[in-house]
Amino acid sequence: MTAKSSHALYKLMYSFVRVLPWSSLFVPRPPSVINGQTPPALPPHRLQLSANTTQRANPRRQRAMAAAAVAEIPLIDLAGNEIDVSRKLVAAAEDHGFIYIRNVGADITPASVDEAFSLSKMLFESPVEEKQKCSIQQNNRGWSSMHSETLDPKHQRVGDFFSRVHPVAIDSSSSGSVLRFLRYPAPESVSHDADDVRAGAHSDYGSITLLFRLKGQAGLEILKKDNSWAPVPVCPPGTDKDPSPPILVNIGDLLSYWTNGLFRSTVHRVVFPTAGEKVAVGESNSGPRYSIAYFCHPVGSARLEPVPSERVKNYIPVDDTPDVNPYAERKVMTADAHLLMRLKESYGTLYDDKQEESSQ
Ligand SMILES: O=C(O)CCC(=O)C(=O)O
Ligand SMILES: [Fe+2]
Repeated sequence: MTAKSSHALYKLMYSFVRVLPWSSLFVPRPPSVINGQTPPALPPHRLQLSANTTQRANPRRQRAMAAAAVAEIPLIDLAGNEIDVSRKLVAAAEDHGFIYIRNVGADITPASVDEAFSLSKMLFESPVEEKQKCSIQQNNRGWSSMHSETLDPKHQRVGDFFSRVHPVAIDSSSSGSVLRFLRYPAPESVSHDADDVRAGAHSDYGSITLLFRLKGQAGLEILKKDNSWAPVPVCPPGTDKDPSPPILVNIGDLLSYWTNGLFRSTVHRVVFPTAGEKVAVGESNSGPRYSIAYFCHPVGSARLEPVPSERVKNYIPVDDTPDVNPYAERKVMTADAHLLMRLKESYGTLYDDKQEESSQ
């Protein structure tokens, strides 16, 4: 990540902080900074995947609903008045858990995004023996082939239909932050069932995720509050003339913990094309699909408990979102413990040794 693009990332985080003053949770800082007060017990984390998970995540049941209108995710321009922008960001995090950040090329240039996609294609196209030399390790860095990750292990028949690279050269030594290059092979080139999805229904494990996609490439869907799936266009209205598609930011599990569920860690997935299924205008589901995600994590020892904020304290969920986080026990966890728990769910045996090591 260049200095300019990391500046843009911090600017985005700072905008959140204007409304909920807990900047220390976003950036890797020692836990003492965030634990100045006696921590309240961790109230149940309200993750959207938990309600009637079978109905929500089972692709067979969801196909009929997938032709719904596109997701109405707010588009925010960070260049606006700071207080105003912050309010909009918080409202979007609360209502949708997903936010489009307009990218007019000032901080993260179109050339740098293009360069990252070219690098990604070059990596995936290199001989398999080369990629195997840097296979994924327990530090969550390296390359992994298709089907090696299973984002929704309870419902998927086989692992996800993407391969991925987590480059090592990213500023993440003190946290779980990771840059991910993804490649989904062309649907016509892989044998799959009508029920299969390219990436299983899941919420993200970190604090926020920045997603970069390519114009015209459909596939991403989010689970809306009404329990139906909606496609997420790469270029929503109002961005057609921008030099780059907007950056899609989504709230991860940790921000949901820290806000006691005020911010939604929204479930999403990537689908195969289905006959008669609608995609956004100008988008197609055929051919290989590439995306780049930056998963932002705090320092590993950060505690996952609600931040001292009146707004968070006073928050009462209005919908029927259930109280159970399927991934967490009812105790205060650290960011590292949470990440390991989620990685173990997705990768099966890769983390078995770590479990044994830590129990000795
Ligand atoms: O490829 C995409 O559009 C989404 C990827 C994703 O959700 C993830 O890697 O967590
Ligand atoms: Fe994701």
